[in-house]
Amino acid sequence: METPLIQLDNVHKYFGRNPVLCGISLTITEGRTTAIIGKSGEGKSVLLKHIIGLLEPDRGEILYRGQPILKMNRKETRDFRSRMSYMFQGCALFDSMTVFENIALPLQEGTRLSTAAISKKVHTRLEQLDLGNVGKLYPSQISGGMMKRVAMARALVTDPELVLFDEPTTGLDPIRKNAVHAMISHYQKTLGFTALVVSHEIPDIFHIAQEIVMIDGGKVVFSGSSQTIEACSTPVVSQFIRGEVHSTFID
Ligand SMILES: Nc1ncnc2c1ncn2[C@@H]1O[C@H](COP(=O)(O)OP(=O)(O)OP(=O)(O)O)[C@@H](O)[C@H]1O
Repeated sequence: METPLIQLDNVHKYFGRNPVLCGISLTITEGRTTAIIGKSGEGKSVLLKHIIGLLEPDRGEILYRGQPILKMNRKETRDFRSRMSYMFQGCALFDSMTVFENIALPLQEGTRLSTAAISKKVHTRLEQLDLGNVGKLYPSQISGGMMKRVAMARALVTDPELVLFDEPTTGLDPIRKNAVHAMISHYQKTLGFTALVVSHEIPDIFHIAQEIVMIDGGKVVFSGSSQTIEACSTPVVSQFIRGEVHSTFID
């Protein structure tokens, strides 16, 4: 059965007089990969920040398993936050820490596990992500592709229920980009987490996400499967996914 993990219900957000989210309603289904697409500056990262709890809506609600997150008590909020993790655009690894220490950090900060238990979990993730022999190195000593894998290992080390990826392939060459997509798809299936990916990689992202949500003008203009978006005839959607430039720009 398809269970809604996260729901946004009529979410509005203004920055000063600038409306960014204008009544966003969407559902993130448990165990699936959902991609959020849309032009630059349309509010995709702002939307992620609402789910993480870094921003609060001016109007509307965000629900986790049917429960409004802003009405949770402190313990419920802590539990909810501990079930999710994120992989940021630039990896956000700490240069002064080794790969091992970077991956261990969420367990040291967010759990009461013993040093031995943390070490075991970190080693498991290092092996799973083919990073077995780089644990002692620093981020500056490894390649960009490896850094992405380290960021992924860190995002997955807490066994999260929901993983948010904000443009995980930015700045990667086509081979590394495919590798990161394959990695997300593989671990989403084998570890069973729910993935939410903000991406500009069209059409590649359609191959790993089962659900696509497109935002334009602060609203959801498409929500459906990756097969249906490619057949969508709504001009704003079809032009965007084909990268068509409006004739006034060509002139
Ligand atoms: N803290 C903030 N204060 C004021 N305005 C903000 C803030 N955060 C985001 N914005 C504005 O909200 C709009 C949406 O920004 P956001 O970063 O969500 O876009 P995006 O769709 O993720 O873009 P991109 O694809 O380029 O990453 C932009 O106009 C941005 O300037």
